[in-house]
Amino acid sequence: MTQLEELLATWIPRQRWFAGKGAPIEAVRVEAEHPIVTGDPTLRLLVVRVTQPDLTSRYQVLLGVCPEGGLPTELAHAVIGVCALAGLDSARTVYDAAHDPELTALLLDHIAQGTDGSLRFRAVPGSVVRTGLRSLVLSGEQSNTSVVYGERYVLKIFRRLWPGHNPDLELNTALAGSPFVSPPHGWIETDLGDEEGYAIPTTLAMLQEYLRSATDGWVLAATSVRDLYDAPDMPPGAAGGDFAGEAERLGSATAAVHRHLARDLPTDVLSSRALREIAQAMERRLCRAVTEVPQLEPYSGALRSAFEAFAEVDDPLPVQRVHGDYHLGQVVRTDTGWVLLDFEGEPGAPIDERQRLSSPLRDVAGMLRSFDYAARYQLVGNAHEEELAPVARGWARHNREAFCAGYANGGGVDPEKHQTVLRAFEYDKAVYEVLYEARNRPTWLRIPLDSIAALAS
Ligand SMILES: Nc1ncnc2c1ncn2[C@@H]1O[C@H](COP(=O)(O)OP(=O)(O)O)[C@@H](O)[C@H]1O
Ligand SMILES: O=P(O)(O)O[C@H]1O[C@H](CO)[C@@H](O[C@H]2O[C@H](CO)[C@@H](O)[C@H](O)[C@H]2O)[C@H](O)[C@H]1O
Repeated sequence: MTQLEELLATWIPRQRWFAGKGAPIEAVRVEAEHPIVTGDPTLRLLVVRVTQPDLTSRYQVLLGVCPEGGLPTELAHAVIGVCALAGLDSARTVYDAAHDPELTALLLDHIAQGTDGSLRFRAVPGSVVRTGLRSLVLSGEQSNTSVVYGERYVLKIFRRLWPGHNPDLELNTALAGSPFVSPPHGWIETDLGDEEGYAIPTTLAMLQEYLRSATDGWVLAATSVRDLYDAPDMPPGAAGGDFAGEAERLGSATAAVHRHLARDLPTDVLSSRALREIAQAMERRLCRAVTEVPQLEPYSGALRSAFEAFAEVDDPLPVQRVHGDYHLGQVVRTDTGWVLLDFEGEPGAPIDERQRLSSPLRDVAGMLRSFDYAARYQLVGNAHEEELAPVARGWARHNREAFCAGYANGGGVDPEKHQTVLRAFEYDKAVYEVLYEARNRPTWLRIPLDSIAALAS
């Protein structure tokens, strides 16, 4: 490995967006290096291949390079290290350029101009992208890195790269004009080799309108839960900060987006054979999760029965493009209503898998899991856990009903009438969450484990 690759091998595993946590790194290779700006500092876009025992993945790193000691102190937190670089006679400080407003401003310039080369910068036709805006990296638990420009745009830099057009750009473009999404304004792409070596146009980043008046759905729901915990004897609907009205409107917004996607993009109806295959995939995911998180084992029988029941469902299952990783952190409440964000799907899955048609009930299940999370997470480490646990269940049930009613009234199927399908999707998502928490937030592992225990009892 070069000196830079050695540095990346220590820096990448410490990043929130690194998907291979828990396994050692065997090798790091800079697979492609695209110069964006030359001079001091220099901006390069790297595609970095990380090899681990059971996983090879590619990541995007925006690399700032400046003379050793030449980095302003406000960028100290973004430093990757000091190393020799080919073609340069002295050692350089390299850093995560997403944090450098001077360099990220140039990305916006390129998108506005529509630059061509090994990287392609594009503005959405008809969109006039404003430049000269100061940028700031959003802090938060994210799978990617989002840079906000002057509270006007947000540039989402996709960290884990899979060859193909990212569904976030694809679906936001299909939904453009809907009041329930934030309009896309541009993107950056390159060609990335697939397994057979074919060059596939691949989205590297997406520029979208920044919704400055927005409040995160997770924050709103968590506040409502906190209010109820302060008045544990009250029914959820009577306590201050009741979330049910919002949950119902969110259900309707979700149904409207699903209808829009079903109208403008391909749909299908699944055969019973396809249902069996989906159930088998759920079982495989369960097996993998049990191997990594043995605490899941006592519930594997109940989970398996739910997947088997799904495989036996007689009714045809309509499928279409869906959100794919739907939860309260993916929706924001603006002055005018709910807006859905992050149509990327599960960032750990290849693009063709994420583009596969699925039941919209999978998204419904994702959001219902999120209500359960919102209700439970403040129990972790809470001295009054025993007393508050039934309150949490009450909150989740109350808002679940409201969301499902909103979904049905908004033109979606009535989720309550498709219990077998819904339950299997909820279990499958909970199994995914068990792995996600074990790898990323071990102190939260008990949230999905406790809800699996409750669902399975
Ligand atoms: N267009 C936007 N307007 C306002 N806030 C946004 C916007 N896009 C993202 N955010 C904020 O950033 C967070 C993370 O964005 P998201 O697209 O979910 O990224 P990731 O895929 O990295 O999780 C969201 O939960 C939201 O709070
Ligand atoms: O980064 P993404 O938003 O694409 O999604 C990943 O991270 C989420 C956590 O931030 C994770 O969601 C899980 O935790 C949420 C609370 O933080 C909860 O509302 C969700 O229901 C729960 O699944 C998501 O699963 C993961 O893909």
